[in-house]
Amino acid sequence: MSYLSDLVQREPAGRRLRERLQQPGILRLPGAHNGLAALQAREAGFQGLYLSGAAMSASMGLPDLGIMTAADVAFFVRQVAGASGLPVVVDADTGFGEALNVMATVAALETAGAAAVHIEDQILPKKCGHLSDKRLASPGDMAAKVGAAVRARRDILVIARTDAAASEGLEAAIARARLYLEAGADAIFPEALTSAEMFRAFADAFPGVPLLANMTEFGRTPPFTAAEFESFGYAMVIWPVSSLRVAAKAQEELYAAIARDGAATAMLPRMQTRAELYETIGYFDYEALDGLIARSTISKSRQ
Ligand SMILES: C[C@](O)(C(=O)O)[C@H](CC(=O)O)C(=O)O
Ligand SMILES: [Mg+2]
Repeated sequence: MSYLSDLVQREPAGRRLRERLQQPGILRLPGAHNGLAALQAREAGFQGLYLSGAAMSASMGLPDLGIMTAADVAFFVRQVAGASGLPVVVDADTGFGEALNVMATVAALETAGAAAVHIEDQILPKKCGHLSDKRLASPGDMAAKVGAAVRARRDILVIARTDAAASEGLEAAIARARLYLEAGADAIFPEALTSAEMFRAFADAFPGVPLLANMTEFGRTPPFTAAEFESFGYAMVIWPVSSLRVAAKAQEELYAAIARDGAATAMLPRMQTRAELYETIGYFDYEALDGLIARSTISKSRQ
């Protein structure tokens, strides 16, 4: 399956994600911070992907404070969803504004190919959910944004993220999530829960509601496996920034090597070869497709 054939997806991404969520088993969504990473994740067998605000902004050389725009995010969605053809859950931060901005964001990201977006109840400048001193929108203001998101969507799922557990406690986070579900959210993302007990207690409050767990590294959530999150009652799990972190570390080592040696030779064993890269991006499939189109156009023009 190449990028070009994936562009002609029969069924909208949101519908494909809904169908997958009906099936048993937790949906594992590794972060893919660009089209190439998306192709590699698909090759490894994943059925869906996550597009992280932290990884997109870091790729742009920016901190994750809500500085990027919906148009920036749409650029990433087009490559990740377009290249992989997989349903992509997309981090839309705070929706980049209030009700009307949220509507425009949801419409733009759905058009770009997203299967789901999540919107969080922080105010700007927003922070990584695993940091301290996050400032929250009022539950009513956030519910209004969720309602706006739902009005603007065609098939895309609207996931409401609550960052309230850290500052207001688990019960308040549960109360907020109930309100967001009443406003039309399809799924809930309880952010920065810190123990198995918390994950279970949150899930017990929402039987039948798809819940998303965030397994970010170096955060407040201790390391759990996908199977553990499934046993806690979660339908989706993300590893949001892992691909970016690994790539960033490798890049750091590459630049140090070139600066030190005046050559990249020491890093050759760590590199994907030209052949491997072309295989990943389907280089020769594109060339073959181009040749096929040229031949069929010529033969038609001779008829
Ligand atoms: C999930 C998240 O929103 C993201 O942008 O990937 C971040 C991840 C992180 O910073 O580790 C988050 O706020 O948890
Ligand atoms: Mg984020």
